[in-house]
Amino acid sequence: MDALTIAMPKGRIFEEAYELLVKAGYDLPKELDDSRKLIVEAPNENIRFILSKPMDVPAYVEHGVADIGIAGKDVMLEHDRDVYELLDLGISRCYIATAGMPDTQMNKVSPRVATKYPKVASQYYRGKGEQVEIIELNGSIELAPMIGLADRIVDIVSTGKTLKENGLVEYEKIVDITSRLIANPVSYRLKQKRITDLVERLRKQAVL
Ligand SMILES: Nc1ncnc2c1ncn2[C@@H]1O[C@H](COP(=O)(O)OP(=O)(O)OP(=O)(O)O)[C@@H](O)[C@H]1O
Ligand SMILES: O=P(O)(O)OC[C@H]1O[C@H](OP(=O)(O)OP(=O)(O)O)[C@H](O)[C@@H]1O
Repeated sequence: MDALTIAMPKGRIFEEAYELLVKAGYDLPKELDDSRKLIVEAPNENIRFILSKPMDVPAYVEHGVADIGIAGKDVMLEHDRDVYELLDLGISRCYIATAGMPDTQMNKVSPRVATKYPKVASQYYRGKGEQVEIIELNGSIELAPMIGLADRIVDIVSTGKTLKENGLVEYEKIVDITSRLIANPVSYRLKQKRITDLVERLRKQAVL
């Protein structure tokens, strides 16, 4: 039987995802956690893990090099991918919001919005009928309003600590985010039994 290949996000989501799989009864190798290896086998489960950048998980799954994967809803909203979303795992909970310096208005012509999520941001402002200029950045988004690069940011908020420590305030919440189990449509058909078994086992553990 072919191994089931899972694209597993490194970084923030990893720990909660790993814990969920272990709670669901999967016997996973310890080294998944603490090695620099990018492909790790779980021989007792006939599963292979591809350890990926969180943003890249849907690409691996769409192209079929991973059968399934775990991806943040933020990533799914930002990049249209031809994958099935099978389950809300309820982990890595956070939300996307607008924020900026306190008491600042958006009433100038084409205010600037800095973000790592240009699609989510432009859809949001289009929905409100506001014309904005999107500035795409890759990190430390909170810097932008502090140094006069942008009037607002659209970014992830979790504890709110980063906003607070930098003197920014949240303006509007856009969307709640959790991690999702996603599948390649062809894999889902060919390996349906294994995948639905995994979904059922994870569903019982999902923190909703
Ligand atoms: N406070 C948070 N900040 C950012 N992402 C969070 C937060 N809480 C949960 N997440 C989830 O974790 C994912 C990002 O994980 P992580 O920060 O490890 O990746 P990254 O942004 O690619 O990291 P890097 O800083 O290495 O570029 C997001 O897609 C989101 O779904
Ligand atoms: O509300 P908080 O708990 O403070 O979390 C939110 C912060 O965490 C993320 O940044 P990250 O640490 O991933 O760094 P980045 O700016 O390089 O993306 C996000 O972009 C916010 O800056």
